[in-house]
Amino acid sequence: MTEQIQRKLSESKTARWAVLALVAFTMLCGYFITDMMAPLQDLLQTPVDGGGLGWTANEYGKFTSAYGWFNVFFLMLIFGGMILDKMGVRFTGVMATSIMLVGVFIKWFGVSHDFGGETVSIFGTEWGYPLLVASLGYALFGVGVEIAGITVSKIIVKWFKGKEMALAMGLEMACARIGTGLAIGITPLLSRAFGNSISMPIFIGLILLCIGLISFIVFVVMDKRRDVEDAAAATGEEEAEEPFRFGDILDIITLKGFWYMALLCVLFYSAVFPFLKYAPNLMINKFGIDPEWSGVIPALLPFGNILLTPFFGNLYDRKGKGATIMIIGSVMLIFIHCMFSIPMLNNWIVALCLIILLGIAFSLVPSAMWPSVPKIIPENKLGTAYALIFWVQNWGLMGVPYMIGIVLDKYCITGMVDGKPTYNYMIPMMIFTCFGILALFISLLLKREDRIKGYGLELPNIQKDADIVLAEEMIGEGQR
Ligand SMILES: N[C@@H](Cc1c[nH]cn1)C(=O)NCC(=O)O
Repeated sequence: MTEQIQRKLSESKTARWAVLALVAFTMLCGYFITDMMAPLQDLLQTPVDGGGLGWTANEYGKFTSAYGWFNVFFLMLIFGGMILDKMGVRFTGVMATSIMLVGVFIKWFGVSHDFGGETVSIFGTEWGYPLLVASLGYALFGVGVEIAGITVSKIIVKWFKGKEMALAMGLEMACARIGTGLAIGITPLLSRAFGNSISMPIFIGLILLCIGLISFIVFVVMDKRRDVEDAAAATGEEEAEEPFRFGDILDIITLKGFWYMALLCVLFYSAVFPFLKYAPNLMINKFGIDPEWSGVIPALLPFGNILLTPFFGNLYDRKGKGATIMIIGSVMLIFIHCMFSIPMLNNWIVALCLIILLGIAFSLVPSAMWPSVPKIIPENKLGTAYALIFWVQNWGLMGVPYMIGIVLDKYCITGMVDGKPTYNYMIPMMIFTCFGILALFISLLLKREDRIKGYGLELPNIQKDADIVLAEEMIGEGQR
């Protein structure tokens, strides 16, 4: 009887949904901080005597690209994935959240401290100290939030495999999107409430993240208890999970399916997250929206995701069609960015409709992409596989905002108002359209590869017994 009750933690629906709520809240806090500077771009570009930091679009782009510096160049994400597969989700999650905290603190210090206008030259370019310190903090934060992201994916696989896995991943993403939506929607209001402050919203993010850490620690306690229970209930007949070996990286990177997934990820996300970083400024410059309210329409995108990502995740769980879903999402992306690039479509209603459509596309692709990875990669290599995919993605998250900042300053300035430049966003939006076209191409290749190898991307995740036999036969065929 006691054993029966004890085994319930791994079987219990309540326990696994509670786990999801705890870790998803930590991610919400992480995503809030990731995107909170986007609606402050206008203020960051305001001259110092006007209460801003006097950055150019290029400098804002540099700061935004810092997110990927350490992940890309120091391979921190890949080390994070290895640590995850070696040390487990509890250690890695606490470590990642603590790194986020230190990073946000440094970023807050950078923008709130008076460095007396001093600059430093790095690789031939001048950096003001606030920009440099804030960027270093953001770079460290980027390491933490990315490692936390892969950790949470692995936690969901551990607690939801064979159950409502895509729905759970969709819900986790929905929570993360609440963080993004709040960041974009309310940061300008917070800033205004504290007298156009840049540092106060960051400080509030820091406090929020402390609560996120506590939430993760509660998960740690539950997860530990589950492992103790599972160990006590083990009959010894269960198949032990193979430990991760260094050579497993080679197994992962020699899979064509893995590369299609990683490329689709970098291309698709390069057209969304970096777009969001500039979306409030696009609203001001193209659609004539007041800076204080510039985050409202872009914030609808993540809020739309909140309902739609779990909906499409649930659909994928039950009906399959993962590869097709990713193709549809890519087609939508091309249409939306193409429409944004047309200068005469400058009514705010157009912006509203396009953002709603982008919300649908940005729900379709992630809801199918992330639960598809375990169909290609075995569970003991999942942490490393997610890390490698995120590493590839981080090249885009780092490079694209940087490139857009340069393009804006070089080719898109149309005039000056209150000491700040005004921009025509046509070229940046055409660049985002190109990412959509490339994403479509890769998603078609992925579907073809799935047909050849039988990964089962088009099959439902929740399988009836007959489906399981069929899927195993297909996977067997594919591996031969
Ligand atoms: N690697 C993350 C990137 C990210 C951006 N903001 C916070 N994290 C990722 O792609 N996560 C999956 C997602 O759909 O958000």
